[in-house]
Amino acid sequence: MSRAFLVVMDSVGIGGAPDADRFFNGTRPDNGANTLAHIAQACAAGRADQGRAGPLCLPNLDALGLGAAVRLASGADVPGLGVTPQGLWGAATEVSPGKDTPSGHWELAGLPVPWDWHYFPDTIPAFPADLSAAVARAAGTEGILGDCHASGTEILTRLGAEHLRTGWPICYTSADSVFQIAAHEETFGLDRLLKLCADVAPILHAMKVGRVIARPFVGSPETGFTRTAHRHDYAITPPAPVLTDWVQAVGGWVHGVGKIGDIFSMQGIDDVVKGPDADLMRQLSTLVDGAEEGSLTFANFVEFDSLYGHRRDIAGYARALEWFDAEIGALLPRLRPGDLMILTADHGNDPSWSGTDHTRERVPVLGAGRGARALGQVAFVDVAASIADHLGLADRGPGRSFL
Ligand SMILES: O=P(O)(O)O[C@H]1O[C@H](CO)[C@@H](O)[C@H]1O
Ligand SMILES: [Mn+2]
Ligand SMILES: [Mn+2]
Repeated sequence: MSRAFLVVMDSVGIGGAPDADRFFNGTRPDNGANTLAHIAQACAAGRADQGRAGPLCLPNLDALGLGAAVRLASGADVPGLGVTPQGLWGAATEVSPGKDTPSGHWELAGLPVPWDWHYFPDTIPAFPADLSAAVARAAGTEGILGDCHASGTEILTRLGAEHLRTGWPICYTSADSVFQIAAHEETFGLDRLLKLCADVAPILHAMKVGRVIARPFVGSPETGFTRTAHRHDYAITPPAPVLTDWVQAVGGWVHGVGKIGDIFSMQGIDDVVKGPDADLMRQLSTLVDGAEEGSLTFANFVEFDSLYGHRRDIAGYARALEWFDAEIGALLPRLRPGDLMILTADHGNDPSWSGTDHTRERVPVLGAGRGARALGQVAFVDVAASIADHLGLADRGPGRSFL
């Protein structure tokens, strides 16, 4: 028997996407964006020394082949990385027409997104009047605030006080296909915010907007406003069976760690643990020790993206990578014979780039437990096919196993 662990390092791109010129941050196309290489270069140049110092130090990921994967994907220089790989290593290219989290995860799970997502224009207002009216009606308010593209932390600074005064929900979007609603946990109420998002989600999903995201926050104009951990995503359900379903179909257990439940609307997932990345790492560790034979553990570590990539915080991103590398280094020796762990990513979010949105990039594919070999350039769907192959499943989707 065998077990599989699919670990997504959210937004840890490695550059080189062949269609990057069709994706944008503001008016700047994404070609040239390279999350990992630009972080490594900033570290080597002494431009990322807050809370850490020196060249980027990722010995465990690099031993699997991370530095080699960056060079393969983009030809970029990655100072501090690039030892001879001892794992499976390659670079994966996405074909879905979005550089967002659901697109990346669905495609890694064997399902390229078969439609064009709806994106809201970067105008004010950003939303059609009838949609804004429907949201206000569902909220029981006279109107909505925001109605624009925004960074979720910046918009709280700008509109938090007005939200407290009016009680109107703050609605905003980004370069992703998302409708985000921020509201104060205590004055507006967390349950009321979650119900509002659940109530309007069918309207947005019918428009092919990928997700409605509840963004609760606390604080005051005096103390400032802070988002809480009670974020909840209401995503469109995948339109066809994916890796999680294939595993369940033969009686295998599927453990979700982090946002995986939200991303797949719990499709094919038996249980999920959410929380900060440090808690998720403890859960992943528990599952490495105890997950059942034949099971899939599917994990997403989001803080690279949410705390550092979108905030364009290079040193913070480097710290998060170094923490993650050390933690994974402690897990890898505990894998059992018959285990496969794949570490990969869903898109880029280059903290040195313009804007605050994701960047279209290739992603690393690193494998532990099945020897050392160069995989070359692969497709996102090959990740699902390979895990299915490893677990001995008949369903493998459109990808090809690289095992
Ligand atoms: O700026 P915040 O609210 O973190 O928003 C980010 O989070 C959204 C969902 O991951 C992305 O679309 C991006 O806009
Ligand atoms: Mn993501
Ligand atoms: Mn993101």
